[in-house]
Amino acid sequence: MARIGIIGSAGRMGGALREAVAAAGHEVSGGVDKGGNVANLADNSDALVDFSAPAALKDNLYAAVGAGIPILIGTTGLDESHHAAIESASGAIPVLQTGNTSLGVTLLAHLVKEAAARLGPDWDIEVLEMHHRMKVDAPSGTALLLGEAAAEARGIDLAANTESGRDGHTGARASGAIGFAALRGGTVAGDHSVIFAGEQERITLSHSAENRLIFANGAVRGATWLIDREAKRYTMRDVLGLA
Ligand SMILES: NC(=O)C1=CN([C@@H]2O[C@H](COP(=O)(O)OP(=O)(O)OC[C@H]3O[C@@H](n4cnc5c(N)ncnc54)[C@H](OP(=O)(O)O)[C@@H]3O)[C@@H](O)[C@H]2O)C=CC1
Ligand SMILES: O=C(O)C1=N[C@H](C(=O)O)C[C@H](O)C1
Repeated sequence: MARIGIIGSAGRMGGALREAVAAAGHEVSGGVDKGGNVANLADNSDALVDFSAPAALKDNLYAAVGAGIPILIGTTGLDESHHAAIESASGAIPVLQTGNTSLGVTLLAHLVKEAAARLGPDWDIEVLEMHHRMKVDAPSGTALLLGEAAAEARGIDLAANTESGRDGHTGARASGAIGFAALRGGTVAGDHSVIFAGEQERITLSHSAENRLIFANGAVRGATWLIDREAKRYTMRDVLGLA
């Protein structure tokens, strides 16, 4: 039985995570939200799971390193400075960061990588996502993860080849670009499609999340898998043996 500390515990994912931790036979050691004492939570946990906000990330990593325990980061909307902090912390503790903890999306990313590698560069890649009206970041962490899988397969840098937020007179699509489009509305837990558009044909690989428990179950699996691993940066692909 592992003691899991939840960062963002009063949030939508925090609630799902409590349910998933109990269902898996583990224990919630406690939870924090804005202004909470994360160092104290870390001292009483075997692993931390963070579904909160980017602004909390550095303190969360610091607390995990201080307590010498692993941390799974599911929070999205991270920038380069957050990724640098994750790299640095992963020299001291196991850190798993991912835009999507579900089994289905982890497999989808694997399939996207395979498709992007096999289809020539004349197949345009577009990532389409839809989420609930409360989501604050775009493109979603999952959309970026899927775009990254395609970029990796093509040997290109994602940031340098991204087209997103098209509006007005945009000009033609840049050759080799990976496009992103984000829809927001209602209570959608998370829909993602990667469209490969070729000459006179299209392939679409999709995933639909029907509720947040799929993310929470994956997070519990990932966090418990991290306990006693060597200090390193991991992904859900490592957890599922797809790396
Ligand atoms: N990787 C994945 O599989 C998934 C990732 N996510 C991501 O997880 C994050 C949370 O999503 P969701 O639960 O829907 O969001 P919510 O807004 O419902 O919950 C966020 C929680 O984090 C808390 N919080 C905000 N700032 C801090 C802080 N500085 N320190 C500690 N806690 C803080 C909030 O508390 P307060 O109200 O006090 O501000 C709130 O309880 C998002 O980034 C989302 O994109 C979501 C689903 C799956
Ligand atoms: O904010 C959400 O809700 C979700 N966020 C993650 C993302 O940004 O991809 C994962 C999931 O799609 C739900």
